Amino acid sequence: MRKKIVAGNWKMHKNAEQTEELLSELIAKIPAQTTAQVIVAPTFVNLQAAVAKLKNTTIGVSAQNVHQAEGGAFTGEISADMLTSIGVNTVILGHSERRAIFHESDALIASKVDTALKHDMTVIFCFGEELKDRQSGNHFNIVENQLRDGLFHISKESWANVVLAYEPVWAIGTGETASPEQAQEMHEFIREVVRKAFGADIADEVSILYGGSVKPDNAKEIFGKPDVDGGLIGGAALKADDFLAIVTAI
Ligand SMILES: O=C[C@H](O)COP(=O)(O)O
Repeated sequence: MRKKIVAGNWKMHKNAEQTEELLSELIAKIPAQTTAQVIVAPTFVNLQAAVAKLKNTTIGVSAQNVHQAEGGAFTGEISADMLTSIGVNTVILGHSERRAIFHESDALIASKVDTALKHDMTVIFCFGEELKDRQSGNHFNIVENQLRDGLFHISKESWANVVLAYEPVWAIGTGETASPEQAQEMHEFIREVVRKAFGADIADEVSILYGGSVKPDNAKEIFGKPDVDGGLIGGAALKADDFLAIVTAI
């Protein structure tokens, strides 16, 4: 049975005090049992506090990035060993903001995937087409290539530590979401691409999250589609009530 997952990517939001406040509210209000595995990804400097605060809760913690090298002269970067040493065992890789703003190529993302998996981290692998790709009808090709070039070099065994997050770039932070039908169409395609490359067992087991302007009022419809296993939430993850409404929409 593949997992249902709702992850909140806090991006570059929330200082230490605000992180503490949002986590306290989430802990206080999260239902005792949720269908979805719930994950939050605060910024690097607040990860250690988040791990401590969320100890003995059902909420997991993810990093938003990792460097591909084991260590060395890489000013400003964070290694996988540093993350796991403070209890962070999940990392978001390939986010469209990393690809577009920080020029992360598929090859670079592939090497970050390798490093994270080598450290037994779970990778939330993000990918998705831009508006121009969808308008030109090239979105399926783009998505397949991002998967092949960034991820498909991994072993079959590694898939146990991979979560896919389809995020059409045109829907991120824009208020414009893919329709539930568009999300389902793409998720079904993604599962088929995985099936062809790695077999039905892996394709049926891998969780495929949707990301891009998921809100409390559209989550249920999107999550209701058979190949959508949850969401990667940006803006709506910054308010406890909104995030938890999305968590309980599964
Ligand atoms: O990582 C999350 C996505 O970029 C979605 O962000 P958004 O929910 O603000 O559109």
